Amino acid sequence: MHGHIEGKPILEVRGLTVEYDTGAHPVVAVDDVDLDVHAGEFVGVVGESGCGKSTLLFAIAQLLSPPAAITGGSVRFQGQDLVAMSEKKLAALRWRDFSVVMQSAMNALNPVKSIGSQFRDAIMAHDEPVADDRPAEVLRLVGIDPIHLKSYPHQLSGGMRQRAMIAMALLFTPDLIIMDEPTSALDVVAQRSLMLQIKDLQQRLGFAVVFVTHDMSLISHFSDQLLVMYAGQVVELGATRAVFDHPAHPYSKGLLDAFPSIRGPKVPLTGIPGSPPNLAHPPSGCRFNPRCPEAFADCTKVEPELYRVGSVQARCLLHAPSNKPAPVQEATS
Ligand SMILES: Nc1ncnc2c1ncn2[C@@H]1O[C@H](COP(=O)(O)OP(=O)(O)OP(=O)(O)O)[C@@H](O)[C@H]1O
Repeated sequence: MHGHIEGKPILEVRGLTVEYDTGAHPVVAVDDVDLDVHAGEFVGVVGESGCGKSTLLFAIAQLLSPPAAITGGSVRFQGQDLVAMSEKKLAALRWRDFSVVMQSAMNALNPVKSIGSQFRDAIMAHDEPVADDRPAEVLRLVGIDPIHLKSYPHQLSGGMRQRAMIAMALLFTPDLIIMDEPTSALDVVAQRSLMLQIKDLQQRLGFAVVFVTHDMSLISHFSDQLLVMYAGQVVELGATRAVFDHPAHPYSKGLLDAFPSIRGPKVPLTGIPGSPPNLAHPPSGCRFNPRCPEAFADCTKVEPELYRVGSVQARCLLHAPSNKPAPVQEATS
């Protein structure tokens, strides 16, 4: 479906681990995450509240602040490890090569500066030459009249502020945009329209996106690859279509059952009983075992790895090679 998922990834996350130092027990909010993102690819990151989605994005963008810290792994972006990079070098890459759009533009935009002057600040912070009309051009790209370069954030609606943040993220036409629920503060209609616009821009300009959302139906239409997180770990990773058609992990099944299908027949929503574990004391064995409808004895003892299941990977003992049913013996009569 997407011919561009080829060649070397532009982003290679390996063994990425983030801890919140809480004094007593460190909270491992991101645990040994691996992820490849190719040029032009749209990756959705889903999972219940508190599973570590935002922490993962902040860790990729090197925007964590204490008590959170990366305690292991690497984030190679266009061949360079961002984890080992100096803040000065990172500042040169941010906005120009990758940019970040967070949940609320109101928190990211400066309330006492006009949109235009914030765009100019971002441009001046880099050596890269930018055409004088670029701020107007990126505003037009996101459907805002350039007259609003003179506006202050409070003079724009919530949807326009999010669009203005996306425009700012596009100033240098980066190769990657990291987005943490950029539509979540908006009403449903504005969410859909902003999402369509993000997808359209991504296809026209060719940047890759790592996108966190709670909205499974939104992501089903827009992402190429889906990363399902549970309790800080990747529990399923694969092509979005494959995960939606045949979820391999019982948690992914539960997440999908908890959301109404847009196109499919109406079925009762079952959801996932129970709540996610405390990350300071995750359950032994599989972290999902206390809530899993398919758990068996080993699940409380054995920590599952990510196993290949067809075209996807799933962290579930049901798919461990040792648990695969033995081939049916030929009956000897
Ligand atoms: N300052 C902190 N100190 C200790 N633990 C923290 C801190 N901030 C976050 N955490 C823990 O890290 C885990 C991951 O949080 P994170 O915000 O990344 O999850 P999330 O999946 O993005 O949640 P949401 O969908 O609600 O935004 C949570 O379980 C949370 O308890």
